[in-house]
Amino acid sequence: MATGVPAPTLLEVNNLNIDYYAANGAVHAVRDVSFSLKRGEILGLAGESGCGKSTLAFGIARLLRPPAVIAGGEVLYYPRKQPEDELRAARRNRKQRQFAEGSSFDILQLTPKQLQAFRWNELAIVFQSAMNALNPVMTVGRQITDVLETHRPDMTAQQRQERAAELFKMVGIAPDRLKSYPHELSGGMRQRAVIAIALALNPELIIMDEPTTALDVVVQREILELISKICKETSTALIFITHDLSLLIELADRIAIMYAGKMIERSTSQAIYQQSRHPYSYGLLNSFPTLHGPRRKMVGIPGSPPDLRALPAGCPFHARCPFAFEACTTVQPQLSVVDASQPDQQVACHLYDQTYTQQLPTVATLAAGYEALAEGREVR
Ligand SMILES: Nc1ncnc2c1ncn2[C@@H]1O[C@H](COP(=O)(O)OP(=O)(O)OP(=O)(O)O)[C@@H](O)[C@H]1O
Repeated sequence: MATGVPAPTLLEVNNLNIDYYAANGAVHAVRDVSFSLKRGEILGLAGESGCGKSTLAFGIARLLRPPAVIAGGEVLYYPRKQPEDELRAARRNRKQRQFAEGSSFDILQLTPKQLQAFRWNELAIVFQSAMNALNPVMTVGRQITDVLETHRPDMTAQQRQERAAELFKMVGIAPDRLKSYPHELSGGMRQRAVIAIALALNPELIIMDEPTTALDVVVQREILELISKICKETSTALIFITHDLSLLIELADRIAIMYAGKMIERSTSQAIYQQSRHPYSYGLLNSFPTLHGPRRKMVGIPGSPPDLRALPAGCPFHARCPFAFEACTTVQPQLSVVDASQPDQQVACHLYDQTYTQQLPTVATLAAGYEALAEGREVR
């Protein structure tokens, strides 16, 4: 148990490594990932398909199944202080939140029983295509009250009904729709209902893995605005996973970008928007049109991510990077602050290492490099 970390920290992932043991070799899906999350903070996790975002989320939630193996690291969780009445109820009901010691514990070390109490109470997850996860033969109201009945047996039936109605109002659905079956709701409403279920026990942390990809863009945006509003109002922290970096810029407080199992840049959304530093982040941002940003020439990232069973030496992005030089093929760059005026922005790229470079690249440099690449010209 670690102590002494300031109270605002909710989660601290340290040097997490996750492999899949496949017949033709171990897939290193998450490699030495570290980050922290504050209470009420929205962290966006972005990266192309297959870069390890879902594996990281599943690892944090202890939902990995074989052949996945946690090869190292820890996931420290700092529980909130509980009010005395909740503590008394928790003692009576062993499934209810019982993590009130005020010091951290490693989620990876929880027993199955402790995990049962941890999930839903502290951490709720909304998966890809979650709206199809609703039980088709049960009303949505019943699905909410069932969760409450299992985890809050102290509540009366009347209190459960009231809480379900309150949750539906929170996600913008009229409470009389609690009587509806999932097929009677639109896709957007089903997604809202799933979010209501995730919020039912007032968790401190919600992980959403591409929750809106099945919806059209207008509904997607409405749901994202709703999620962000609820998280801010209820001080719920959120880890939001998507491959669409431009979506995250509008939603998240901070963004972490993953490539080939590693975090290669992390920063505030604003800094990523104004000046994404890693050539991969820049390429990712420019692979999607934005609704509100400046007009940019869209240039895709060439090539595809490396095989996670046989990773190249040096920077994993070097084979696709318009700016790669010799050190990038041999020395693995580490996340570090590259501009003292922006201590929150950390980048793993040799372009910002003064051992190799005298002049830091700017957004214009990155844009010119990608354009030259697209036009088949020499980059440097
Ligand atoms: N059961 C498995 N066995 C072997 N390899 C796996 C397994 N599940 C995932 N992987 C591999 O682990 C890597 C990371 O996958 P993961 O699903 O975490 O990526 P992702 O960034 O979430 O992608 P997506 O956006 O497509 O969900 C990929 O290379 C994937 O092929």
